[in-house]
Amino acid sequence: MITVVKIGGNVIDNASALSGFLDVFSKLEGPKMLVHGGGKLATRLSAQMGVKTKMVEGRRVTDKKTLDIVTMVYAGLTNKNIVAALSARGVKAVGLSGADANVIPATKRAPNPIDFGYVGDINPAEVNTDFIKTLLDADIVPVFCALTHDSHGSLLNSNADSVASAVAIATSHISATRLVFCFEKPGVLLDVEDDNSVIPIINRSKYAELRAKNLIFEGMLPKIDGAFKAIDNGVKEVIIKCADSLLCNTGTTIQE
Ligand SMILES: Nc1ncnc2c1ncn2[C@@H]1O[C@H](COP(=O)(O)OP(=O)(O)O)[C@@H](O)[C@H]1O
Ligand SMILES: CC(=O)N[C@@H](CCC(=O)OP(=O)(O)O)C(=O)O
Repeated sequence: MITVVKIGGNVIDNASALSGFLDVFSKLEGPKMLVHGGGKLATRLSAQMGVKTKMVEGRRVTDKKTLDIVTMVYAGLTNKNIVAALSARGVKAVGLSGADANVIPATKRAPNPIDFGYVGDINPAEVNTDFIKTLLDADIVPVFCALTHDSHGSLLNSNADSVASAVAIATSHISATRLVFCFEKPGVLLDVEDDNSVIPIINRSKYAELRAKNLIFEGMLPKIDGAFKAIDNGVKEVIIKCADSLLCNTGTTIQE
């Protein structure tokens, strides 16, 4: 079973939480991949550089300046620090953007109804699964940042949850795959302020009910959208859980 793990910006931004997560991730058995975000740091650096951040339903509106900033933050600082930390833990990790080996091509979003700028949507059928298989067969752990490319020379910014979902769908065609979204909370919560309110299972009708009541919003939206897409397209298991309990049987399971 291949495991695709996604780790988000709130954990990456907390040195001890990230270190604890990487300790556990390095112990995870079997072929595995890591997809990381880093949105929080990108927002902070943008502010320091005088560039305004605009998020719509958990996705960053990405103009040219913002694209340059996220490229530096995601493909540079964040990706390389994670790869170095995994190497220190004895994991043979290789850091990749979607442009490397043409591993994740994407299509720039149409400017209507919202112009997201340099934001790319991924077709999982276009993911370079052969290349990923070559790495996994060599016991190498690919570490993906959330940058894709348009095949015409421009990088694109994709939501890291969408990257994780697309990669998991792609590898599910070569081997059974499970997808684990790790973040700072213990799962999808009925009350976002109450860590004891984890919803154990979410199916489509439950999701519709929770959205209608505004109990799921912002960054949780691309996560759950990516989770359903994965489940609908061949991924065996999708779980949303806390980064510090990667190996435990906890969190929210997404079901058809
Ligand atoms: N029902 C919910 N349960 C848990 N978190 C939720 C929920 N609805 C919205 N959220 C928000 O989604 C955030 C996670 O999304 P995001 O910040 O994008 O995470 P990451 O960067 O880890 O992908 C949480 O910090 C929380 O503020
Ligand atoms: C298009 C888009 O929204 N891209 C995301 C990519 C990073 C990300 O998803 O980071 P987290 O997982 O930490 O939220 C962004 O720039 O915020």
